[in-house]
Amino acid sequence: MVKADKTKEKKEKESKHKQEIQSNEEPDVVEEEEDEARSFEELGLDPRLIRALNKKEISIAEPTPIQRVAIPLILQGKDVVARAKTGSGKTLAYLLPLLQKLLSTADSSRKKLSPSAFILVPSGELCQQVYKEVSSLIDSSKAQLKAVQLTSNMPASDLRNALAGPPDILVSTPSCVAKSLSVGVLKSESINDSLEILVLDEADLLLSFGYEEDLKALTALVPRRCQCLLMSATSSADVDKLKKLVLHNPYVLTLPEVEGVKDEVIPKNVQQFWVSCGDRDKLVHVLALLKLDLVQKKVLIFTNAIDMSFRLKLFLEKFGIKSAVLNAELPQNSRLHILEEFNAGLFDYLIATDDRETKEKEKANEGSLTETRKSKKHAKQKLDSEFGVVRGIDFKNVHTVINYDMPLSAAGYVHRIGRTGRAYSTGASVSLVSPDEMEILEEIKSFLGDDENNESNVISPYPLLTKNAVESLRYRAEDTAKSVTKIAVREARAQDLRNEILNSEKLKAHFEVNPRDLDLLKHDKVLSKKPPAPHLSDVPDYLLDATTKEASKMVKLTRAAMGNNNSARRQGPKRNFRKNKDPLKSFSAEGPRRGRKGGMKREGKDGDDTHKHKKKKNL
Ligand SMILES: Nc1ncnc2c1ncn2[C@@H]1O[C@H](COP(=O)(O)OP(=O)(O)OP(=O)(O)O)[C@@H](O)[C@H]1O
Repeated sequence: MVKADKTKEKKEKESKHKQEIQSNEEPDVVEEEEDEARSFEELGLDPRLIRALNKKEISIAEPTPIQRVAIPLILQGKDVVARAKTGSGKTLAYLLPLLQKLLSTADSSRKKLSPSAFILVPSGELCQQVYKEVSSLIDSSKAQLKAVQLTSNMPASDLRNALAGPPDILVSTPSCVAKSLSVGVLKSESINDSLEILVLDEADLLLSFGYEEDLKALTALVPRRCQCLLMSATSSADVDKLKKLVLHNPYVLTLPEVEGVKDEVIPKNVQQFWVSCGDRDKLVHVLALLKLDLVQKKVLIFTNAIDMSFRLKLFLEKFGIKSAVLNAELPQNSRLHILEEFNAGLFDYLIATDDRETKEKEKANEGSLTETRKSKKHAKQKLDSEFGVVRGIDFKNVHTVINYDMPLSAAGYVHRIGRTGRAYSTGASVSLVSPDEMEILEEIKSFLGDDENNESNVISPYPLLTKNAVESLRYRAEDTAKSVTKIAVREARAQDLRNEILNSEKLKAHFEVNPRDLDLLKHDKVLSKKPPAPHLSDVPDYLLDATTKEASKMVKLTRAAMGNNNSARRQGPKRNFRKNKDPLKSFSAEGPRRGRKGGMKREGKDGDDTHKHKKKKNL
């Protein structure tokens, strides 16, 4: 068995080797070096940048596959389209060579009137994330470069101040660049004169976020000599459209993994599961997963509507489970702070509303009733159109993603699941699927190429959640669910918004001075008016059957072995975690299985979530 696995692994390795570079449109053949263990030095990266990578909180020692391929091409000045899985390190794949190129021209005496590099991303959250990454690289490498971020909520005076100088690198959204052009703080002629590198990150999302017109206006100003890079996690008609719009005869890099098998889009180190349950039963199912410790923390739960996320939060609170909510209604400072706290491990459960697709669908159906239109207009005004928590955000140490509601498309699923299993860490997803959502589950399965030969694309029934476990909590859950009324949900939502608006200004002022002071405002405060009944906090022993006890014991053991104690400043995983301790790989509610469909036979390569210094083939 072990030998067979090794042979398979070797074959995969060889075939990946051959396929790693696919230059579909570029006539030149790109030869990959034989030694695929090429280091950053061997890729030609500037020692200052390598030192900056070493200085990171989690030191980065070796390039990921997409970085190995993309960095040399970008350094050579090629236009590149890079498609690689979520969490595969695409950001550094373009940032490192971009910085290196700017470092080499930084001393040039030519006075520029506009930034040399534009990095455009679809959401405010991503803008902040990329800006932080680029700023930390600049600081650690002591490079004489300046980066700024522009967001749509900045007044024209702040935009002007930020662009004074000008900075070398601008990180922003397309609509904010359009705004800067329209208020005259960016000038068409200076862009045309100064722009050397244009990056469109999360390119598969830029058009769906409604930026097409803004991008068209900008690309008309991009000079022919400008190097253009396009990064995406999935391929789509939108990516093709953008490719045609901005790139000139680019190198197209994709990282398929196994010859003859449909491209993998979900990282191999993420195990995907589903649970069949009626809509009304979803609360009790999620309660069983969390309360009985049947999934590993931290947990990111997706809903499709803001009200649903508050209903879930209030419901869980009654059982002593504290969570925070994240949605487009909240002020941007609060959203960024919630993400920071969650990433730092200040709370374990985050309920994020991913309603972009629902909104898009609604928009497509718009026009039927004036009344409906009015109310939708009202709703849209309140929500931040640049909110995109699902897309591209680098969540740290999320071990489980739960789809409380199923996404409306396969691409939406890929992006949600991609919030776990980042870089070399392991993760799992559990989708709660109602009969109405079976169709989308099938669509997702066929998109992923769910078949016996392609382990990483299989979505299996979740083995750790048994019927008994659910039934043991049903009475309490149904009784409690009744107390979470529509009015309670509405009040909690309004209260949360009020709190966060008040917090938002405080946050802004405070974090400018104390960027690391995360404890100041916790976002997982209890919103229920009545305090939770004490007897609901504990699940009495007699309610649990032996199988569930065993399963939850194993999940806890695994967490302890992985060093995932979710303390505010996690020191990283313990190194001796063994693969066979992962209950998803070794546990069966129905006894040992032979086939792999039950989800027990999938063997991710990662025994732990250590991701430094360790060379892994698949991301
Ligand atoms: N060479 C590396 N070694 C170890 N970790 C890395 C390496 N490169 C990047 N990472 C880490 O991997 C994580 C994911 O990287 P990144 O956010 O760039 O992924 P991505 O491919 O852009 O994902 P998505 O498509 O979801 O946006 C980050 O925490 C990053 O610091």
